[in-house]
This record gives sequence, structure tokens and C-alpha cells, in this order.
Amino acid sequence: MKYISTRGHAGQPANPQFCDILLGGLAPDGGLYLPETYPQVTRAELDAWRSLSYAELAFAILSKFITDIPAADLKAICDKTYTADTYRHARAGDDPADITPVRWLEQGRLGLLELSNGPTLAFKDMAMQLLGNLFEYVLDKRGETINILGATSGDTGSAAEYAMRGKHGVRVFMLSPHGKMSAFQRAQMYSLQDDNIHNIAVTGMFDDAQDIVKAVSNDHAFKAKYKIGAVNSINWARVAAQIVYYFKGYFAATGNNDQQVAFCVPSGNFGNICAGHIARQMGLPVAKLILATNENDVLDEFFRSGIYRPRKTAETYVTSSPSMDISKASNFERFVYDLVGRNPEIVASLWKQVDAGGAFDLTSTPHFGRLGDFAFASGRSTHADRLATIRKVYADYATMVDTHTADGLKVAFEQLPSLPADVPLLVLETALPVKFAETIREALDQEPERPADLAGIETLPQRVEVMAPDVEAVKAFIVAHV
Ligand SMILES: Cc1ncc(COP(=O)(O)O)c(C=O)c1O
Ligand SMILES: N[C@@H](CCOP(=O)(O)O)C(=O)O
Repeated sequence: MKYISTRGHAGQPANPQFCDILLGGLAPDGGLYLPETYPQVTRAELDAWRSLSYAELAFAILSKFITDIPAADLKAICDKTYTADTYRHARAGDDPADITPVRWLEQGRLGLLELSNGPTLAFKDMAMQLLGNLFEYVLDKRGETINILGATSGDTGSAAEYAMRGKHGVRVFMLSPHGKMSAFQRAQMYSLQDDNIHNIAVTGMFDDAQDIVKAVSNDHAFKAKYKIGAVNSINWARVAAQIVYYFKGYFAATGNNDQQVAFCVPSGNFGNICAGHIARQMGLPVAKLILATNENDVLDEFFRSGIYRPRKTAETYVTSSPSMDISKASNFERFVYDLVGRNPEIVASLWKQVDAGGAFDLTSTPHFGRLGDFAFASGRSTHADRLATIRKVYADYATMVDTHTADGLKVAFEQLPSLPADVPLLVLETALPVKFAETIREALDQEPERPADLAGIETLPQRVEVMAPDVEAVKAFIVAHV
């Protein structure tokens, strides 16, 4: 499989393979890696895949993207990753062997694709557990080490730290927005005392943290000297691993491969829905990809208007779905690459404007007309919508959902009437309610269920370094701790 950069000048290595870009993260030209072409899935493959376990399906799909790891080794990594023991937080009544069970709210019509049964109770575990095992495998083979620099708005951080703790050759430096995450999210990350885990809280928002990650990665000398890697969805491996559950959800929601399905995806950095877009490009029968934002509605604005207008930190709201408090969706670049006909010059020129703090407007370009080919729809949700949706879903379907999934459901309820009656709509459950207990209490006046292995984590001692969002300060911290 050949990989290219969305900005056209991938640099070194000249023909990167999967393992190179796994360790490399951001492409050297500041763009994002993508396969040169999306592998196509045949009808015969779809038929054969319908009955596979999650681990078997992951192996079948990832084999199309990972051609530089021997098949037996990749299979062993998938088998080791996708176990009922790791994805152990399934709800009562679910079959834990499903890994990503579908919970129907309205049988055959509206369901939740449960992606949050992993160790940290968010969908990030689906890809991050695989990344932990892939990093360990590749680093061992090459005799190398890596210093992962990441940014989180609440869930990527803990998923990465849980996946990497205890792994040889890996250190994690995770930037989080100081004081903006839920108490549970803070405790999940900051209570870890492992020597290879470093938490840095920056006095800004997620976008400031993500900008620092990109700035450090774009300092090629520093990146090479300190072996800086990425675990955010700028890393292609994250997106590749997320493609798998769109297929699994499709098979669970349909009876045969003539049917179509729609997905509604709570979105922030555009990594999750980007995987859905790629699954559709590969040939998965997806009728619609519905993007849901919270009050930070940059992406909803784009799909409604054709204008992409990232906002500054001061214009980004702190909301009760904090993991989606993102106004500069880094992964969106991968979708725009496809939208503009996979033309890297156009992407480079659009992101020159974005990186300079500007916006772009596609309305008067032919690309805007092509938006319909990609079957996107979108909507937004507010705190009041979130509370109302949590109450409605609890009352009507006896199901408690977290604040981000509630944003998805709010938009899903709006879009459902416009979908053909034989197209099931799956809303991606991106976290479990206990991570956002403050808002659950406000909505339902009760405590969300808490898995026994995470009891009392808020009372554990915490270890975190607070600093200004300053690239040089972060670099100095890394230098001092490697
Ligand atoms: C719980 C939750 N929901 C939704 C999102 C948005 O996903 P994405 O950033 O891939 O669009 C995130 C963060 O990424 C999240 O942590
Ligand atoms: N919502 C994320 C933000 C980072 O997204 P990623 O998918 O690019 O890692 C978080 O919870 O940290």
C-alpha cells in the first residue's frame, strides 16, 4: 500500500509504508497521510465478512492498509487487541463477545453502536488499544523508542495513556486544556503515576494543545532528535482502526449486503466520521453520514454553507460535551483532499489560509457542487438540547446516554424522518455517561452507573504539570524528561 500526504510533498522516507507513518504521525510537509487510493471491497468480501468476529474483521480490513507486517503477526495483534476482556464494560444484556454491540432504541430503525466498552469508556479505546500493540511490535522489531506527544480534549488522553502504560520503548506527553475537562476525565489521566506517562495541562483550549503538537512535529530536527510520534487522529493508524467498526455496525444492523445503513457521528476533530467516509469510499453501503456538533459548530457550518471558518480560542465555548470543544478540526483536511478531487496543491493552498488563522469558502468553486456525492448531512446541539435528549432517551428507551452521544441523538432524531424506512440509523455511542456525571445529575437527578474498576478514581492523588500554551516550554519539558 502506497501512502501520500494531503499536501503533496511527503518528504522522507520517499515511499513510506504503514509502519513508517505509524511512527511518523504528521507528514513532513505538515499534511496528513492517506492511502494513494482507497482499497475497494467486493461484494464477495462483504458476504464473507458478515459472520466474522471483531478481531477477524479488523484483520481482514487492516490487511488492506497494512502490507508491511507479516499476516500472521498482524492477525496475532488483532486477536490480542479485540478481546471481551479488554472491551469489558458492555451494558447488561449485551453480548461482550460482540466488542461493539448494537443497542436498538427502535428495533431495526434507530440504534446505538456501542463503541465505549473499552478500558477508558470512550470510543478512542477502539483504535488506541490497537495502536499500543502496534507501537510495541514495530518498535521492538526496529529496536527503537518513541516519545508520543498528544493533545486531548478529554478522551484521547486517557485512552492513549491506558494503552501505552507499561509498554516498552514508549513515553507519552499528553497536553490537555487546564480546567476544561470533566472531573472523571481529569482523574483518569492525572491519577496515573507510571514513569512513562506525563500529563501537561495548558492554560488554553484543545485547539491550542493541538497547535503545539503540530508545531513540535513540524520542527523536523527536534522531531528526529527526540523521536516524536503522534496518537491523535492525525496519525493514519487511528483512522484505519476506526474504519473497522463502521463495517461491524453495518453487519449488525442489516440482514444482507443489499441493504444500506446511515450513521450519525458526534464530531469534533473529524477523525471518527472521516473513518466512516473512508468506509463508504471503500464500498460499504452507507446511505448517509450525519455529522453532529455541539455549540462549537464549525463543521456543521461547513456542511450547511461550504465555508470553513475555524474559530479562535476566545470564540470556542466550554460546553457540557467537552470532548467536542474543538474549532479547528485537523482531520477535516483528509476529507477536503477527497472533496477537491485529491489535488494536493489545492489542499496546501486552503490550509495555508487556515494555518495563518483564516478561513476558506468553497461556495463559488466546483468542489461545493460535489459535496452531495459524499452523502453528508449535519446538525448541531446545545446544552438545553443535550439535557432534553438525555431525558427523552432515558424516559422513552430506558437507556442512559452521555452528553456527546446525546448530541448525536439530537441530530439523529431531526434527520430520521428524511431517511427511507428501510435504512437503519446507527448513532455512534462515543462515551459512557459516568464520564460526565455532572450533566447526567443535572438532566436526570441521579448518578450514572460506574464500573467497579473505576470506583473512586477522583479521590486518587493526581500528577500534572500546568503551563502556558507555549511550544518552547513544551519542548523544554520533553527534553527534561527523556
Ligand atoms: C466522547 C467523544 N465524542 C465525540 C468526539 C469527537 O470525535 P472526533 O474528534 O473524532 O470528531 C470525541 C473526541 O474526539 C469524544 O471524545
Ligand atoms: N475529542 C478528542 C480530541 C482529539 O481527537 P483525536 O481523535 O484527534 O485524538 C479527545 O477527547 O481528546
